[in-house]
Amino acid sequence: MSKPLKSSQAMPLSGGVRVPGDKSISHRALMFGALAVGESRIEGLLEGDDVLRTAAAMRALGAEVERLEDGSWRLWGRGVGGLQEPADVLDLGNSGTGARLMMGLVATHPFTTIFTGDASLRSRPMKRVSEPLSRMGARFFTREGGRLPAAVVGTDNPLPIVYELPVASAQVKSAILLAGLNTPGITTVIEKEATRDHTELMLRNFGATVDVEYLEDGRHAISVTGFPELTGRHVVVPADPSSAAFPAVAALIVPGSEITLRGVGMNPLRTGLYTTLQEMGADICFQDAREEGGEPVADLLIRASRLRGVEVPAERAPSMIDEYPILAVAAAFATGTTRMNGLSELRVKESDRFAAVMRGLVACGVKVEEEGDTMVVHGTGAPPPGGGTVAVNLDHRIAMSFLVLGMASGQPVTVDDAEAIETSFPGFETLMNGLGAKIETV
Ligand SMILES: O=C(O)C1=C[C@@H](OP(=O)(O)O)[C@@H](O)[C@H](O)C1
Ligand SMILES: C=C(OP(=O)(O)O)C(=O)O
Repeated sequence: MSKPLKSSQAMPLSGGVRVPGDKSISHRALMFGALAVGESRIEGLLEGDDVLRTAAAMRALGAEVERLEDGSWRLWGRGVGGLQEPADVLDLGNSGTGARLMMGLVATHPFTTIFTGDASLRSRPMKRVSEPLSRMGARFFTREGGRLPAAVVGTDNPLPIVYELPVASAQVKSAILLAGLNTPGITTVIEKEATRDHTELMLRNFGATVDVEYLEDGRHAISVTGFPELTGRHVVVPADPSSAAFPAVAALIVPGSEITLRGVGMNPLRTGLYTTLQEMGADICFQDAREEGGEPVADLLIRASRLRGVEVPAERAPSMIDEYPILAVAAAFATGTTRMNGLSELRVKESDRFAAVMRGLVACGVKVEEEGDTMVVHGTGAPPPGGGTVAVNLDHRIAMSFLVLGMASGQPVTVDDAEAIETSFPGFETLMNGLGAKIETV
């Protein structure tokens, strides 16, 4: 059953809200809690479908995982190397992060795990993880083109590797580092461009030795030492900056808006969107900057702003990779041209986001151009006509981005199936309508 939603012109947005917990950090907290000795507690876990599937998978791999009455989560881990063979297929739903990180986890456990997911996840490339994990000794049996479903036959004799990432991907980096936990010696990943470092930060917090060496040519080498004793921890999950991006851009484009987003994660490897919006002239104040659970957070005060087009450098892509769809929406309201460079990875997300954004913007009367891996959006400074119906193709960020566009465009915007929003932002419609949006079932 699909769930079409329509978004019409909003009232000026006002109020203060906290968006759900960070998806990247939530997955990792569950995985590391499952590998730690003793009890871990997680506060603020994202209870979206992607993360709930990781919780179920950790249970299937032998950890105790339960949600307590106060909304926090309790885990009782198995210790590094202590996972057990799951009795059934692990279905990771829509989640690339869940699938790829878990492939790393099981690659160095001597048993077989079978992975699958929804139609979106089954179409995504997995060779980027199976290739390095095979070098460590695991065997992979995948569908044509290295796609899921896949069986991973873990090795009982893992080899540490030194691996240079061919694509900037925190998921690939993390899969290798997690495989390295149950591997003798030192496993090293070399990155050309820094990607989100939640794995490194949280692994250290659980007791692992993770070293980062900055090489002379700008690359850096991240090493994990095998067989650490991880011990249970208390993890506090910040609000997800990638989810906060939707109400943030909505407040910028709906005239007269002023909202506060509380406790938003401000890890510098995640904040490229906010830097870009400020360059476009956005009025965003970062208030009460503090640390929560080992990650920087702040409250964001955001007021409606006149935006101007900018050039977004390719080097910034890793720090805002999931935010291009909503940035493209902001660009459609700006005066002048916005050029977003280095977007090749957008083509292998939950859907081909490059194509989906271009199609959606055209359907809403926005002038766009494709120049290789550069997306060009021409804003006129006036609200775009809107009126389009956008195909979501199981991609939550496409659904949310175009619902935000409809909040300030001439005519309402419809998305054909908003169900996917549950993967990362449960309660999106209610939260946005609470701020002043008019998002309704068609
Ligand atoms: O490590 C992570 O938690 C993530 C890494 C990114 O993917 P890639 O590693 O494929 O760039 C991002 O798009 C995804 O939403 C979450
Ligand atoms: C790309 C995303 O997630 P994943 O790769 O985990 O499916 C996302 O949330 O935008």
